[in-house]
Amino acid sequence: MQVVFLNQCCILGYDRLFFSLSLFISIKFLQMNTEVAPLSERITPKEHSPLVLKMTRQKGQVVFIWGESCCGQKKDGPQTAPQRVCSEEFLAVVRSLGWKLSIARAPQVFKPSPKIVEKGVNCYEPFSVFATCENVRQKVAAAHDAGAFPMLVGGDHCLAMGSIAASLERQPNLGVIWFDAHADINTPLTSPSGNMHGMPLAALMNLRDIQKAPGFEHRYPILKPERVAYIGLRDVDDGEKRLINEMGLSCAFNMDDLKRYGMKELVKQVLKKLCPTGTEPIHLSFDVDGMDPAEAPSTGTPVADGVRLHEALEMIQYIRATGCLYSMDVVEVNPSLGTEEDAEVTITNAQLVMAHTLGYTTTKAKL
Ligand SMILES: NC(=[NH2+])NCCC[C@H](N)C(=O)O
Repeated sequence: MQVVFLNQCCILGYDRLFFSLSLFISIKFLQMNTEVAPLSERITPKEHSPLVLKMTRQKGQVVFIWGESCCGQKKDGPQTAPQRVCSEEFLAVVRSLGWKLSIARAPQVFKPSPKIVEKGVNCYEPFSVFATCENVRQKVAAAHDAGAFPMLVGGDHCLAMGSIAASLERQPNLGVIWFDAHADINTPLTSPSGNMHGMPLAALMNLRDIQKAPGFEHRYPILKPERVAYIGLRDVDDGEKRLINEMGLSCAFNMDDLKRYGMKELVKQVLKKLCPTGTEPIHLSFDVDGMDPAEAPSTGTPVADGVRLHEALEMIQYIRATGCLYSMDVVEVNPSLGTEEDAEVTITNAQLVMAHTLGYTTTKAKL
């Protein structure tokens, strides 16, 4: 099977790149109160490390899969995010980085779910979630089949079931980096909310109790616990803590770890675990609530004291530099929450994360 990794090599006219990026930066980025390098240092020459070149394919195609869903939780709004995140201005930046791009819409499917009568089973809209994730799975699969890099733009985090399932079907050894304030490994028996955006890892690992969710009898290829790493955790439910221990999810870094060791060391540990030979494919599931609410205020379940934007971008650069990124999600932007300014900040930062993944660099990141 052909393996297509995220292309690292940007062969571009730097004048053009500089122009459009500095436009983008000056309009959007500089409005924000974040630690970014001065303009003159933002655009660095492309990296020529042997590792990067080894993994490099032809300059590629990226497909933005619009996961227009909100059914994984109960707040209206995340379904409107893809269109705002993939603004014309943002798409122009992506093109200027040398990518060919296309958009594949994966609209939410509403499917009435059976009433759950079993005591202790808490699960909201499972039929809609499954059908919507199936839509996403097909779109991500089509992007892989076309040799493109699939970037899912959510929508809520339940959609990762679809995107990761599609990547796992092609790469059974896929490693998943779960960047999130939450562990998202609840089952209908442990979930405090019943929201399935808190359950995607349980579904992907096919934990026994996930089958209490109607429609979730095992359907996905299985993600092995040792192929998962967390970064950013700080709001983990008791049932999830138990599951993390039982499943032996040892690569789980919380905010204390980040403060103690720094992002560089955390990513080093994560890559040592998931990508030990420098060739294993990686999926990055980026929930904007992994970032601090100051950086991503418009999100459904914000948690204080999170990862700062510059740390998140540092993480992205290290992951990108492996040349092993195979697919990605950017989820949980909800433009309907907070003020319009909150929505703008959240959208801009999601765009920054995506632009960095696609080769835009602000710093020199070397592990
Ligand atoms: N992807 C997310 N934002 N997840 C939030 C989950 C919150 C909580 N642990 C729950 O299961 O309800």
